[in-house]
Amino acid sequence: MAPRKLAAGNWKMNGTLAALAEIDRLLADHPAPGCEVLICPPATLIHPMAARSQGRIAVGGQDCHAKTSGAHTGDIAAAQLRDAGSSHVILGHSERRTDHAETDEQVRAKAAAAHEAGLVAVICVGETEVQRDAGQTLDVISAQLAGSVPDGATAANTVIAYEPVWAIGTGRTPTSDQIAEVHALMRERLSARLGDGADFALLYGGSVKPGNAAEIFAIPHVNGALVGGASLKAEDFGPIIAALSAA
Ligand SMILES: O=C[C@H](O)COP(=O)(O)O
Repeated sequence: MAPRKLAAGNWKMNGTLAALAEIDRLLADHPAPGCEVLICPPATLIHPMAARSQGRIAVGGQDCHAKTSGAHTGDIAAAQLRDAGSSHVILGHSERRTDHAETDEQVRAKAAAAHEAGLVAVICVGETEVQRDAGQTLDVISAQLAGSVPDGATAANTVIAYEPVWAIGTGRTPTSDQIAEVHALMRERLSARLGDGADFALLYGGSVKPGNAAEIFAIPHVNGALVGGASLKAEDFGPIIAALSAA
């Protein structure tokens, strides 16, 4: 099985009901994309987006709790995301690792909870600029993968997104060689640890735009993208979907 191709959008803390018009535009402009398309909106939009897209675009959460229920004000359980219409959940995004001090161990527990609820976990890893400048990138990625990916991960229930922290929302991207180096390492580590590691979809994320998408999708072991800002508008996300479809 070859890794599936996935164009994933992370709307972060952006969008109200009016933004669902972008879903209508995407569906109209790309009625039969040659890749999977996923959008992870704020939790308030999961159910209406799932209803609006009628299964033609997958919908996901941006975080879940490791527990199934209980006294955790403000949190969402994986089964609740699923109940609202999610098929995926982003976990361990660097903004959550920073804003909420999430550790690899917590991300691993959340991913196991997501799997238990039948969700695909999109697990994020990535080095800071200080770590890259210190030559620690491969060690950081290796440690995050080892710590954040649960033993029950398979190519069917897990996607890995490499997102250099310094490339997120900055307009800066690594060179193709830098992305290739990290993606080759991730493929090797997943294959060494998990039976179907060669089949995992590996996404790149960090300032992916219509203008650089084709070049990024040509890099070995890049099976798609996790897109932030450029996923908010159909006129930007559409060309990225088209570039991945053609890759
Ligand atoms: O999850 C998405 C990433 O943080 C990338 O965001 P960006 O495309 O706005 O740089």
